[in-house]
Amino acid sequence: MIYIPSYIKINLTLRVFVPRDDGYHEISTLFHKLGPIEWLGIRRLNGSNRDDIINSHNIEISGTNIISRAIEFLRSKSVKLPPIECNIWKVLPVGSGIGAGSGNGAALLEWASTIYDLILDPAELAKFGADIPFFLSKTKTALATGVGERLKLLDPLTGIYALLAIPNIKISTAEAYRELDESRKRGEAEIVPVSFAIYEALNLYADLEKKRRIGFLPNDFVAVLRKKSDFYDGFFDLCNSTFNNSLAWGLSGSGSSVFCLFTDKHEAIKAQELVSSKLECDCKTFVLE
Ligand SMILES: C[C@](O)(CO)[C@H](O)COP(=O)(O)OP(=O)(O)OC[C@H]1O[C@@H](n2ccc(N)nc2=O)[C@H](O)[C@@H]1O
Ligand SMILES: Nc1ncnc2c1ncn2[C@@H]1O[C@H](COP(=O)(O)OP(=O)(O)OP(=O)(O)O)[C@@H](O)[C@H]1O
Repeated sequence: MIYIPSYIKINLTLRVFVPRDDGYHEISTLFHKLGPIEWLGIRRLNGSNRDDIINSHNIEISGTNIISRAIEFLRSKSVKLPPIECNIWKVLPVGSGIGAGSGNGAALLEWASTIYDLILDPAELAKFGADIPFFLSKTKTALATGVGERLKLLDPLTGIYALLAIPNIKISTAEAYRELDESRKRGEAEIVPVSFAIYEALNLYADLEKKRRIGFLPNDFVAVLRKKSDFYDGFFDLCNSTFNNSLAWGLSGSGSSVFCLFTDKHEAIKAQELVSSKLECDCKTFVLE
């Protein structure tokens, strides 16, 4: 069995625009890759008539595993993939705004495109998952528009350690987008212009590159999540008042994950300890680069 690394993403900034005719929203976001955390074990099986074996352990995945969808996608593109056994030990909770599932799918696609010398079309990949083109890109940091598939690759932000906290709070991506639209209809939240969102993201990227302290990073879903749980105010207050050596903090995707960025790994580990002891919430925490 060979093991392939699987990454996650955080949204350092995230602005959401009006819904399109197909119901999807265009976004502007500063993506940043972290990890790997999970690893895909892959083995090619002998015999062409065998079924694929996809085993996901530790955390239950409802519906079709994205790894199976990635395999089907490749076969639909006439890639001659033999039957495959794929094992994964899931560590990251499903649907936490960090694209862990997409990362698993992207890991399989990256392995196949390397072994079978494939050139995968980003537009096709985007239909498969909006953040898949970013996961397959060679960079760690990118500005994305469209639904996240149009990328401007940026020099990777290096020397930054992220404390990632994943509280046990469930909100589906669809529900978060719906609630954001409803709050906007009630006049509770504004939509920033696209040009502002891009300017804002690139300015914040420049600050992070220079390791300037920023504080709270913009994400349009914050107001939606704050209504769901006190955890968010608790976490952001801790970042603001206690983690004096942190650079910036915010919410990833449509939640539930939050992060705080540090230049010193040990500061991040100390902060991890404080989050676990001070916030009354069932929460998984990681320090990742
Ligand atoms: C919030 C982000 O994580 C930011 O990176 C992404 O926009 C989420 O994108 P995603 O994981 O590809 O979202 P999906 O799980 O495919 O979408 C679930 C549902 O969320 C809504 N959705 C999703 C993405 C998007 N740009 N606009 C939407 O309105 C749609 O109702 C969709 O049916
Ligand atoms: N291998 C997998 N790992 C995690 N989720 C998977 C996997 N395969 C399929 N899924 C499904 O994908 C969905 C969640 O995917 P993912 O964890 O990438 O969401 P997310 O972190 O909220 O991502 P985003 O920030 O893009 O919304 C769930 O509906 C889950 O059942």
